[in-house]
Amino acid sequence: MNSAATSAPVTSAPITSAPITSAPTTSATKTLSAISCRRLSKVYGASETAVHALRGIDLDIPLGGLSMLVGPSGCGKTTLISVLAGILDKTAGDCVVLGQDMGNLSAPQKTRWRRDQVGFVFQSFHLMPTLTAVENAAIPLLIQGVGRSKALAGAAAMLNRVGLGHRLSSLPGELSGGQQQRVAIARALVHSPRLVVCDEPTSALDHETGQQIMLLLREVANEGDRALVVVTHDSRIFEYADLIAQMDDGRVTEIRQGIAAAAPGPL
Ligand SMILES: Nc1ncnc2c1ncn2[C@@H]1O[C@H](COP(=O)(O)OP(=O)(O)OP(=O)(O)O)[C@@H](O)[C@H]1O
Repeated sequence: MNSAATSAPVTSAPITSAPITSAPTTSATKTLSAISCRRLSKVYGASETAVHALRGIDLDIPLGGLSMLVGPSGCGKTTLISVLAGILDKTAGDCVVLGQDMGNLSAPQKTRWRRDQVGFVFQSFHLMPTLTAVENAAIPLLIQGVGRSKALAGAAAMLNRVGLGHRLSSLPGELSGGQQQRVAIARALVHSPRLVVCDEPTSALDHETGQQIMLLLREVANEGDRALVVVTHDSRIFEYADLIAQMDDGRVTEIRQGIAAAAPGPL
């Protein structure tokens, strides 16, 4: 763990579900909670086969930063981001994400909320192999109903932003792992989501490429007005976090403020 990180006890203050507006980013914006969980639990299955994956999570994640969920295999990291991103339903407790009480959404509402509010980055990129880079990056806009030429233009601008403006027409199989992850990041950002969840974004990459991807995610986090939540085992990338939530056996056991929290402005 980062030696310069500071620890704080896990708090359990009551949460509110006031909507978060998209006001311009200021230092005050950074103090708003993007995510508040209280006594959040998730049980897979029932009776003797039940698996208690989350056992009363208390966690606040601020808007305008990069937060990491870390801990041993099976401690519940992927389950937690899946609940936060509206992929899985909680079993009990409270979970407010971007002002939305996740327990109050029907399945179709949750699908729409996820489509509009969340971007996803996965360990293994999850790109469509027969679509070009720009077509892959345009998918969230197309799903939202944006016209094809406008969606492709938005995707091209985002690929340019992540340093891949010269590979718009490449298929995923023609790109390196780091380039594929940049396409995935462009796809995660193209529809301007307020929450970006990244599940082991550097695990399939060599060290140098992983650092470059984290620099890119750090830049995105520095833009403010959205929350990035990164699940990782990789202690070499802890230095990019503003906040590190240590998990063990379905609980958040410690919150640390990371080094990046002290860094002023973009890297
Ligand atoms: N669909 C499922 N059905 C039953 N149990 C599950 C399911 N998904 C996860 N689990 C269990 O829930 C617990 C938490 O799993 P989870 O994948 O969230 O952990 P993790 O910390 O992300 O692990 P890893 O770092 O290995 O990916 C584990 O005991 C796992 O076996």
